[in-house]
Amino acid sequence: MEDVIKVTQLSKSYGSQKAVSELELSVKKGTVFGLLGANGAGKSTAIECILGTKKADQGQVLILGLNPVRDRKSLFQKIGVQFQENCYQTEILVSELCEETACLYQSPADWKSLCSEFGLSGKYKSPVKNLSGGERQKLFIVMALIPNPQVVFLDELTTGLDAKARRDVWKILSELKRRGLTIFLTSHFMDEVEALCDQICILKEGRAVFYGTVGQAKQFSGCEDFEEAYLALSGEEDEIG
Ligand SMILES: Nc1ncnc2c1ncn2[C@@H]1O[C@H](COP(=O)(O)OP(=O)(O)OP(=O)(O)O)[C@@H](O)[C@H]1O
Repeated sequence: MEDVIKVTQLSKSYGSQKAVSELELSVKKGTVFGLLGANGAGKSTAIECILGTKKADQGQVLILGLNPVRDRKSLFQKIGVQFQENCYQTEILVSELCEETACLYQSPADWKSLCSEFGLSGKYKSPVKNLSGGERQKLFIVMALIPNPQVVFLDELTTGLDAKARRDVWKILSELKRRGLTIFLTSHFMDEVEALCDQICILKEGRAVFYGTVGQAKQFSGCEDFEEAYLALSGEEDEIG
């Protein structure tokens, strides 16, 4: 199976603070990869360096065989990105934002079907700023899928969504994965990670402390429950205790 994402020896510091250290990972086509870790562990920095929106100090990244910095233009057409915050004009309507986004891509997905899948069809004429936190989060996932991407990056996938909306998002992503979409996500919800991820990497202070499957994480930690395994491996348990 081909590597859709390949990261080698990726490092990034902010002054003397090492945010990501010598990160190595690879993601196969049609799989879901979860980058996990406590607040401040380095997940967003890693994603931004992988996407080339932040300059890494060292390391190599290939997405679909392309270099995200050098091949930015061609890669832009093939990937989708959901950030924790998006920039948009203050008064823009949901329909306008979706249309403007779709215009940027050569073969965009039908944004109206995406909105309807995500339960947003009644909101086309609402200003984005009037959406609830959860609705806005769903809209950002829709925007990441509008490019009709081969690979999608979802940072804090379902933060702010209610229980039903989270399940709905999982179902949609599982279906997209079945159709061959490769998904790279970060999440603080271990039930979500267990339901979706084929491979995970747990970061602690910028370093990978575990890399493998959810099953292997349980085995390695000696915990039957994945959240317990995650807490033990990520070191979050130490901080609480
Ligand atoms: N622009 C910046 N300048 C200085 N330090 C930064 C900057 N961005 C992040 N950091 C620091 O780098 C470390 C990693 O931050 P990062 O945002 O990558 O973590 P994260 O795992 O995504 O956290 P969260 O789960 O809270 O979103 C943290 O210690 C953070 O304070």
